[in-house]
Amino acid sequence: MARKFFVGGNFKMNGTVASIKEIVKNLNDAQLDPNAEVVIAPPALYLPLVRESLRKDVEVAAQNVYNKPNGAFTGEISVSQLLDSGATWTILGHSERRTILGETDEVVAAKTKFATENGLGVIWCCGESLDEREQGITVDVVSKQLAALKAQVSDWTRIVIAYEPIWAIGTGKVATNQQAQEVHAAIRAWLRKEVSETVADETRILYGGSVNEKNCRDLAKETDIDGFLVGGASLKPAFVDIINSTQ
Ligand SMILES: O=C(COP(=O)(O)O)NO
Repeated sequence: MARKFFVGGNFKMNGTVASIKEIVKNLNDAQLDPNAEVVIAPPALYLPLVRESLRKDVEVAAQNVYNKPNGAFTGEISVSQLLDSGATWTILGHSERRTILGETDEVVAAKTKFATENGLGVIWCCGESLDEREQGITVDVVSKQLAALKAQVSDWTRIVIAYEPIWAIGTGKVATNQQAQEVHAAIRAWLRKEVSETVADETRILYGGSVNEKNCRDLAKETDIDGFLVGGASLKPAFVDIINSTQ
């Protein structure tokens, strides 16, 4: 079955009111591929600003969420508050949150369960370190992350997977087509074996890690690359070229 091409823009901890308004204007003025599903993730405090001014065919996402309905969790943001702000997606398990903030596979899985069961789509991130790749254990690492997710979620229909090799994030060292396709195919095979044929066939698997307007078209040709989760390049006008990379 055809999986709808999906492009996410992860702004990370970047932007100001002025710069984000400029990004929104650039997207509003652009010709975007109508067959692409586009979601941008500004820092959460800008979600209402972005939602009210952004074209309606582009969705907005958070970069994290807490897995409790509400309450005494200082500094955290709930699913209902994100929905109230116009978000329909959230990124979860980004390697920066796993490595810097110590989010475990189990915490990421619990957040994914809570978010998808309460109305948010989830862009669930996985990927290996350079050391793990050099040890040849990339698929083992990603499979372990997937197993922790499977242990807690039963509905995969609101999950998009983003494979983001840590050694490619922010480094300019994009994975080769072969490197990316190999892992994407392994993820799809894992889903087929461990979850179901349908989930394997229907789940979008995005590539993230130094994607830009020069390398996106070639990567997008790979069978199991269904889109991108873009960091730095999502802050630039050329993000439109990445959105349109299958045209
Ligand atoms: O972390 C990333 C990728 O970042 P870059 O595109 O800047 O490598 N996406 O979530």
